[in-house]
Amino acid sequence: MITGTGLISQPTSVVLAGCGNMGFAMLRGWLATGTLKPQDVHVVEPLDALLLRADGQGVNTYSTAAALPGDLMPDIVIFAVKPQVIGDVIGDYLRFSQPGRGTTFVSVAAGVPIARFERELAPGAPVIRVMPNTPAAVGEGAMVMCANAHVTDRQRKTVERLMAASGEVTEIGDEALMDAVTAVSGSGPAYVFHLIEALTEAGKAVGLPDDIAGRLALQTVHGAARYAHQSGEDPGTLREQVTSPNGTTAAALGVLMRPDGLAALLEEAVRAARDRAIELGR
Ligand SMILES: NC(=O)c1ccc[n+]([C@@H]2O[C@H](COP(=O)([O-])OP(=O)(O)OC[C@H]3O[C@@H](n4cnc5c(N)ncnc54)[C@H](OP(=O)(O)O)[C@@H]3O)[C@@H](O)[C@H]2O)c1
Ligand code: PRO
Repeated sequence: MITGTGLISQPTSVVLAGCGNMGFAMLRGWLATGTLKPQDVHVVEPLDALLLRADGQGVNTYSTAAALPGDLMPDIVIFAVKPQVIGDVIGDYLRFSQPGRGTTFVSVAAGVPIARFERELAPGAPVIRVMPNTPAAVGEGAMVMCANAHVTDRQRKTVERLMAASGEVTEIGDEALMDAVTAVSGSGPAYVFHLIEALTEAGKAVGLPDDIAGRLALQTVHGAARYAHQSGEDPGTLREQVTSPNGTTAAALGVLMRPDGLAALLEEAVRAARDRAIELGR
């Protein structure tokens, strides 16, 4: 696992195909840390509003791949489009996969296997599948990457450093785990945002004003996550430290930790996400 700003020493040129929620989150992370220079980033995005948003970051923008400069030799092409359209998009970047180009292909699409890219790009194309998450926008992402056999050490390091600029990177060799990763850390921020929403609503239900309930819920999740990260203690120990015998927390955990409580619900949710990733890859 590597973390940090992961500054790339050589100028690295990147084509980002798709600049929606995930593409833009990564872009913000790379530019904010100075990992990439705006002039080295080429964003392809068909939606005008999103293209304008990317343009506001000072990067080069194009509404179609056909508009990319003919002499462009990107080090990395990143696919950040929906899995459902990936089949229509890969072919637009085929020219960068011709032998000798040295371009690494990165996909963040949930469920889509490396083999799909290997089938549609030129033989021997280096492909890295990455599962990022949106906290990448503030340098707090959790990224997992898995490379095919054609990726050189240098290419792997460059992509690893690019991803590390947006958070913590773990590399795995077993691609079959990527769907489980997607279900835990790719989708995971949504579970935590929902926890903040639910805790806010619960606070309101017991009489707190809306703004105070929202602030307390957000800061509690932020503070607890940061404390868990920095203290080095396991979450179970930290939970016990909050739980006075026969006190208020014990009363709440009696509800949350019953057999059909939060753990069972989360397992069901993660299984549903993992299964959907598998479906998307078919
Ligand atoms: N959002 C997350 O938290 C997250 C986390 C991890 C991984 N991912 C993965 O990241 C990918 C993008 O997800 P997202 O949430 O960012 O989706 P999104 O917000 O819909 O962004 C994708 C963008 O790509 C555009 N697009 C469509 N065809 C294109 C083309 N030919 N060239 C360039 N851009 C094109 C889409 O435009 P249209 O809307 O007009 O099609 C859209 O604006 C997905 O594969 C997803 O599985 C997302
Ligand atoms: N967002 C994408 C989805 O919901 C992939 C992980 C997070 O499919």
